[in-house]
Amino acid sequence: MANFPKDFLFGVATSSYQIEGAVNEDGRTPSIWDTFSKIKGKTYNGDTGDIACDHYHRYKEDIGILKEIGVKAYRFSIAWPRIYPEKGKFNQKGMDFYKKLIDELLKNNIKPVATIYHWDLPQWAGDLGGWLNRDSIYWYSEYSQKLFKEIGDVVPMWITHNEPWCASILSYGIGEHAPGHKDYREALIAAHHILLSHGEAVKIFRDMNIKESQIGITLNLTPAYPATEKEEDYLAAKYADGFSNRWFLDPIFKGKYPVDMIELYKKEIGEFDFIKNEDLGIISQPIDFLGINFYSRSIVKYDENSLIKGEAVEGPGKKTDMGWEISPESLYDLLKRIDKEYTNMPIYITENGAAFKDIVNKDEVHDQERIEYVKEHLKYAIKFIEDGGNLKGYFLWSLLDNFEWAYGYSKRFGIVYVDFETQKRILKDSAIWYKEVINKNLIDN
Ligand SMILES: OC[C@@H]1[C@@H](O)[C@H](O)[C@@H](O)c2nc(CNc3ccccc3)cn21
Repeated sequence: MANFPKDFLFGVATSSYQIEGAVNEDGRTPSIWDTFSKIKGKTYNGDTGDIACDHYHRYKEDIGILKEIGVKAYRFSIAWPRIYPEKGKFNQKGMDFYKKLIDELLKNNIKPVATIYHWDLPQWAGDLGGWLNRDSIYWYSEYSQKLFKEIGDVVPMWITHNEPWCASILSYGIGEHAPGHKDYREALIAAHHILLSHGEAVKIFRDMNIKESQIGITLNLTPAYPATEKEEDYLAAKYADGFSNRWFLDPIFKGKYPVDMIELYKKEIGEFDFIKNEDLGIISQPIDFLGINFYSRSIVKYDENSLIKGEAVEGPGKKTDMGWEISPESLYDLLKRIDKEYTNMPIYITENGAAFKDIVNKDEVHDQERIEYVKEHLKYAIKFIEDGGNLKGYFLWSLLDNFEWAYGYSKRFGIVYVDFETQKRILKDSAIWYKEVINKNLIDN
């Protein structure tokens, strides 16, 4: 048996484009994901977020499920295209949806945790170059300042960005996510502007002196391990760590980009002329907490021909339906590393969870694999806390089965099953198990 601290914050997480639907309602205009998902071949089966979980209309029912499970907090994201459907034009109806959502959460004694940006950039911004345009910093500042003014007094935890790595590298470099570009210089320019917009939003938040509220950022961090004891594989692991982790951790916590990665990238992308003198000082504005999204680790072997001198090799552990190795001990390694090398400010695991092939049988879903995945990761979370680690909460990804980006509806991460034909919700065994963990504040072995 392993106990959590009495004030440990148990939650679940979702994001706007993945659950809301209602893409043309109350003044919302398209995001880059509305556009991208309609391009043939970009998403599994041509799936889009047009309807998703119809959460825009069913939010009261879904908050009722949160209450039933007993979560203490709910991490959701705000759809920028509902708030500013056109450049510079605020949409009160879009804001009113989130005010109603937050009111319903507070009525049920659930702490709202708002992610300002979870990848659904308004298409009007995309048309102006998106995150490649340094003006994106000003568009984002206007957006975040309006949110702080409208709901700053009822949202105790703000997350500026969800996974800058995905919003830049995966989206402008690898091309798997919207807008689907494959240009590594673009990816680093986008990453820089996203980080800069984070710093500017933190400055605005501080200047507004919003009481009883904290601000942070969520990074997806993937510990990298060498495939063998060969020196070249250790080098490959170092570069993989720079690619996934240090490129974002260092500017935020050390006020500089990692030199080894700058040297490595310079050959490919040329000069870093998009970085202005004052930028790193803005990016490294002090924050109140770090959000970490952890799912798995990477194992790498040296590869002379790859940009980052390495390629991933399959790990020995069991895999989830995403093909990601289940490696809960790597979460512990990661947390210890962050604590030792970066910060001992409060950390929240803002996403952790797994996709498995769920089968409905007489309105039940026996997802024991998901229970085991979450249980093992929570055990290592407790181990870190028992070491003195400043881990303050855990948000399970996700509340509902939802639109899994390029995988569409083919991958189910929810602890609540969604029948997308009928929109019926069915609590999986994992939801019942999580309810018990929260209620008892401990993990049974
Ligand atoms: O893939 C599951 C979730 C996804 O639904 C969330 O919107 C997103 O925040 C999220 N991030 C990761 C981890 N990072 C990642 C790495 C490669 C591709 C996609 C996501 C997993 N997830």
